[in-house]
Amino acid sequence: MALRIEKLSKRFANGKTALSNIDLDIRQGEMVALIGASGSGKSTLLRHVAGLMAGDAVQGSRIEVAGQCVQRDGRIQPEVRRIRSQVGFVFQQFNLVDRLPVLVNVLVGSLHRLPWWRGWTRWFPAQERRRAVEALARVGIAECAPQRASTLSGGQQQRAAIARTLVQGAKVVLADEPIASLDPESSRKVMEILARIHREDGCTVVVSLHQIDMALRYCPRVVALHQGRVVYDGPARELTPALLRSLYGMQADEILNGSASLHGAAPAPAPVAAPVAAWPQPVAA
Ligand SMILES: Nc1ncnc2c1ncn2[C@@H]1O[C@H](COP(=O)(O)OP(=O)(O)OP(=O)(O)O)[C@@H](O)[C@H]1O
Repeated sequence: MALRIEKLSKRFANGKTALSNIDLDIRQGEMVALIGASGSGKSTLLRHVAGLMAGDAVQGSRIEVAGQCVQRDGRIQPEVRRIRSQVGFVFQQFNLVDRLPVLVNVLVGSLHRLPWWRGWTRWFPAQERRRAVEALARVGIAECAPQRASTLSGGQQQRAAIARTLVQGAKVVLADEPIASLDPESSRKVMEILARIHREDGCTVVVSLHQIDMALRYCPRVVALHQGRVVYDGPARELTPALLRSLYGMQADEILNGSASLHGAAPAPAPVAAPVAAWPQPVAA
């Protein structure tokens, strides 16, 4: 199992319950969309999986990534740093070091295999540099390698962030709203690259998205969160607008309209019961 979550709950110090008793299994090689309206708990869930946040101290609660325990009973495990080095993270805000060349940003993915002084001196072995150049070529921005990260467009920066996970050799990639700040064309490219590394490298990809159409187009499986609970977990093709409305009520508009605006169209009320065939079909894995 690439990802196993059992009995995960999270109540913040301010009393806000962000996650309620989440159970979720994701097999190696799946591509899964995590959807939900703003505040439904998507980022909080991914942060827990990354071991960046400890869940509530619930007896028997547990998160495992690639068979290794990240946290148990609300306690992050000591080996989390090592586990984290095997998981690729892609964030909405790219998380590149602006002033460093794109190539060096991508090479950061190799640091977990190298002695500490390599990062300090930025003196990377030729084999790792080659790997980084290849990764940049795979995401279509090889020519940007020497440029400072700050000179890249948002879409190019996100592709560089994905190249970093390729160099890392991550078998599990967690992407938290990776296209939320991108234009439609860049969004499509980023989703296609994620789908490709899933398909070609057998990576498990979990991607949180606001845009339901992107989820349906690229992810065979959708997990929908609402107020910190899993309200749907199943095939993307069965998630109709009518079902979304029954799950989310008024908040369904946010998810449905997010998709309309993504295509540059004015947000329009979604059909109450569009036939499944009217929805974009997920690409074959
Ligand atoms: N550090 C925190 N302290 C208190 N409440 C928090 C904290 N982080 C998140 N929350 C609350 O937890 C809930 C879930 O937030 P989260 O960011 O996970 O949602 P989301 O689905 O990722 O939303 P968005 O799509 O807007 O990013 C929200 O109500 C949010 O206000």
